[in-house]
Amino acid sequence: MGFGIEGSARIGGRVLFRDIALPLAPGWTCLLGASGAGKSTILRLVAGLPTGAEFEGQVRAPRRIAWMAQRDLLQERSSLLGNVLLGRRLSGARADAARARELLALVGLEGQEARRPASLSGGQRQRVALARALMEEAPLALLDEPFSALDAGTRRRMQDLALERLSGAAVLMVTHDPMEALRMGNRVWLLEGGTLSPVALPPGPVPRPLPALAAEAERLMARLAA
Ligand SMILES: Nc1ncnc2c1ncn2[C@@H]1O[C@H](COP(=O)(O)OP(=O)(O)OP(=O)(O)O)[C@@H](O)[C@H]1O
Repeated sequence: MGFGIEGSARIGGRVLFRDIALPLAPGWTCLLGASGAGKSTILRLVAGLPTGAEFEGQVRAPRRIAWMAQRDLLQERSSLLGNVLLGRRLSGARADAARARELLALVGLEGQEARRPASLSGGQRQRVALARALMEEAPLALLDEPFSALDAGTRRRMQDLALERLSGAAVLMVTHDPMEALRMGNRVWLLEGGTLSPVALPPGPVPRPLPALAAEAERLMARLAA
């Protein structure tokens, strides 16, 4: 049985979503929706984290989850290396410092393991958070806007790194960017007016070439702006 979430949620007395069914099979599932639609709430429900919502339904998730929130949640008192190793340490797993260093290098922070998060830019912090999520090697990864603070070139490199390193896992990524969802998603869903609908995708493997995506991205952009 795959992972996923099914059900309905109310927040502050209003319906946030009703009778959604979001399966999370291996590969990338991307969740699009306007600001406030309920995307982060869905992610937190799958992660088993508190939300302000009353949820009726069921969640199927493994015990070990890689989690990357909208806020980077870095420990200010730890080094970058310590931050990347944190999840493994908390779960009692062996701290594989060599792999953490490799991941920090892959996100462009080679040789900077001893720095503290406070001395980093927003984009650098986001890349440390990404390295930490990739370190988990969990069967399910939940990523909330994981590339939002990155410039276009870095964003592309980090997308491709995440595609490579999370291959085999089930990934749920929340994004505001239709192009990103269409490029990376094996499945793409749109949360709109409390319902979840699948987005038709061009054929072919991910990452998809951008020219094939422009028309669908335009259509989605119009729906998100409505
Ligand atoms: N703890 C809470 N208590 C009350 N209302 C909340 C709480 N958390 C979120 N909300 C409300 O629920 C709605 C959905 O929030 P959520 O963060 O899931 O949206 P989102 O689609 O992720 O938005 P964004 O794209 O802006 O991050 C919003 O209207 C928000 O104000």
